[in-house]
Amino acid sequence: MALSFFSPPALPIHRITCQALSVAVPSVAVAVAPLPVNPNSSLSCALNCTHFQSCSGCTQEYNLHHPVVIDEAIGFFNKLGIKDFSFDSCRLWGWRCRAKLAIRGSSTNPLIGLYEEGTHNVVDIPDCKSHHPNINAAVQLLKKGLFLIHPPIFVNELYILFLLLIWILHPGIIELNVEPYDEDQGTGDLRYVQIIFGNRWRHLLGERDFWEHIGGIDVSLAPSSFGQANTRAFDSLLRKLQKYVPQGASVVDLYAGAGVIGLSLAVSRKCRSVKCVEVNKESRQSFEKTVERLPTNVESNISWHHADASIEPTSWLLGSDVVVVDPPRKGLDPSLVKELRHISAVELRTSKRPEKVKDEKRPWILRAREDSIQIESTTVHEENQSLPQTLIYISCGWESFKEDISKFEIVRCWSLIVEKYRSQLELSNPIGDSKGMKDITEDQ
Ligand SMILES: C[S@@+](CC[C@H](N)C(=O)[O-])C[C@H]1O[C@@H](n2cnc3c(N)ncnc32)[C@H](O)[C@@H]1O
Repeated sequence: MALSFFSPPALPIHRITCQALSVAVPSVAVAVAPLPVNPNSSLSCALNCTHFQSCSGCTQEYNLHHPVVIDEAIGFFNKLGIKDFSFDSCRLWGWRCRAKLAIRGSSTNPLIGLYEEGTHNVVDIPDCKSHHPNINAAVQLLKKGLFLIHPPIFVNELYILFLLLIWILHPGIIELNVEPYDEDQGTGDLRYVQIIFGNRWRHLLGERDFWEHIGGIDVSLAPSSFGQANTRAFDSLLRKLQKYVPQGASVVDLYAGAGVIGLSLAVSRKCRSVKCVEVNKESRQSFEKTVERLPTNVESNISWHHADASIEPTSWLLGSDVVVVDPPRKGLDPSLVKELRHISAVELRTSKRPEKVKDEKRPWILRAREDSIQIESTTVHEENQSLPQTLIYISCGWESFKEDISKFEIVRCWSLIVEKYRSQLELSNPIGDSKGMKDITEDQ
C-alpha cells in the first residue's frame, strides 16, 4: 500500500487544522446564524503568505477556518430547514497536491505561478502556503535544473510531476536555456507546468503507478485522470458520506472520474451494485487498477461506463437507490437536473414505480454500455427497477450548486462543506430519521 504522499516529507510541513461547527438555529431561520469563532484563533489561522494580494490564488488572509462564504451557506441551508449544517476546513496549509502553474519571465529568471487578478502577469509564488511543500520544492528544482541530482527525494511523492518535467525540460530551465512563453510576442517554449492533468504521458522513472489511500481503499490515479487537489479533504468527505448510504444499496456515481467515490462505497457500504459514469476515457485505466486492489470479499456488481451523464440520464438512474453526483464547477447538466427533478416529484407524490425498461435499442446507449467494464459479483442479486431515494451532491462550485438545488423539491437536506464548497444534498430521507446527521456532527 502506498501512502507516500503523506509520508514524512523532505521539507517541514505545517499541519494545523481548524474546525468550526454550526450552533443550533431556530427552525424557521432567515437570519444568518454565525458560527462560533474563537477570538484568539484568528491570528493562528492567518495565511501569513508573502504572495497574498499579488497572487490571485487565495482571497482570505485571516480566519482561514471561517471562510467568508460560510455565513452565506448557513443562511442558505437555514432557509431550506437544515439546522445541523457543519463545516470542516481540514488542513489549511500545504493541502494542494496538484497544481497547474503558468510560466513567464526569462530563462535566467523564470516566473512560475498564478496570474495576478484580472491580468496575464504571472506572479512567482515559490513560498505558496497552499501548495504541498514538495510542489514548491519541485518548482525550485525546475527553475534551477537540479532534479537529476536529487531525484530520490521526490520520486515517490511527485514522480508524475517529474515525468512531465523530465520530458519537457531535461534538465531545467536555466541549464537548458528554455525560454518561457512571451505573451506579447507569442514566442517561447514553455507556457505551463501541469502537474497531474494531461493526455500524453510517458513513464520514464519511478514507480509506474501512483497510489493513494482514500476513503478506505487504495486508489491508483493515472496522470490524465481527474484527481482531487486536496486529497486529505477528499478522504474526510468520503468517510463522512459513507454514513448516508444504506448498507447493500445500489449506487450510481455520476461524473465519476476513476470511480473513487463509488468504489469506496462498494467496500464500506457493501453495496449491491455500483455504476460509475465518466466522460473521460482516460479514467478507465485508473478504475481498473483500483478495482484490482479492492478487498477480495467485495460482493458488489461494479461497472465503469465511458459515457456522457447528460445523455439519457434515466438509463443510469433507474435501479439505483442512491445517486452521487460530483460535477465540474459549472454544475449539473440541464438534462440531468430535469430528470432528477422529475424523479423527486414522482417520489414525493406517489410510490408508483415506472414500468420495467424495455430492451435497450438506442445505439448511443448500447455503445456506452459496450465501452464499459463490468465486474460481476458471485452473489446473484435481483434486478432492481427502483427510483433513487437519495441524492448526494458533491460540489466545487457554490453558485452552480445553489442554482441546481433550487430546482429540486427538497424534503430534507444536509450540507457538508469540505475544501471549497463541497456539499451534500439529500432529496428525501433514506435512512429513517436524522441518525445520519447526528453521526456527521458527532464525528467532528
Ligand atoms: C469534479 S470531477 C469529479 C471526479 C470524481 N468524482 C472524483 O472525485 O475523482 C468531475 C468529473 O466529471 C467528468 N465529467 C464532466 N462532464 C461529464 C459528463 N457530461 N458526463 C460524465 N462525466 C463528466 C470530468 O471528466 C471529471 O472527471
